Amino acid sequence: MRRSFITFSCIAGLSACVNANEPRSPFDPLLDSIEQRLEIAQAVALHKWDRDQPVQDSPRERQVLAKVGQAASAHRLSADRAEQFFADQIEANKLRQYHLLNQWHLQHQAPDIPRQDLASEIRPRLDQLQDRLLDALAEFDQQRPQGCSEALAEAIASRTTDAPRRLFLIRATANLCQRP
Ligand SMILES: C=C(O[C@@H]1C=C(C(=O)O)C=C[C@H]1O)C(=O)O
Repeated sequence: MRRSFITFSCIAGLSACVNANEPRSPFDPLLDSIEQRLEIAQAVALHKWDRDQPVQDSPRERQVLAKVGQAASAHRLSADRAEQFFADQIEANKLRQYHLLNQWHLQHQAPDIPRQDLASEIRPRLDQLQDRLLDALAEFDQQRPQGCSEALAEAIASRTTDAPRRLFLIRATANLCQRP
């Protein structure tokens, strides 16, 4: 089929452009959800840039992990598995925030785009993604591919050539192929 006839569906920002005619890897549903959470790091970083706040908020991290641990069994996951996975999502989110802040410092400015409030708008959106991520993780654990680490590396490499975006995905999936 000629390339011009291939159907692409693209979402702005970090999210993948998906070629509808190509088979998707078993990692893609989970990687899609991971990238939706990573997408929100930009709004978080803008809020912190405007207020000169640190990226790290340890009490909030403990709150996120406690909620995940409580929700785990409803998603057929152990609390340890769910919490480890979310600890990795938090580290990946901070990595993207640090990366964005570094770029804005280099440019002496942050993008002039509408801001959202961290407590009343952004964190509720992060919380809403929790169930989707835990479902996607449970689904993945039911059909973990052979040669998980190698297959994961290939899935990330074929998803994007953007080096920072690869790094965020690598950090977010650092323990994915460990036995649950
Ligand atoms: C996303 C935030 O930044 C960091 C990342 C967190 C997360 O990924 O859940 C939680 C707290 C912060 O350390 C935030 O402050 O809400």
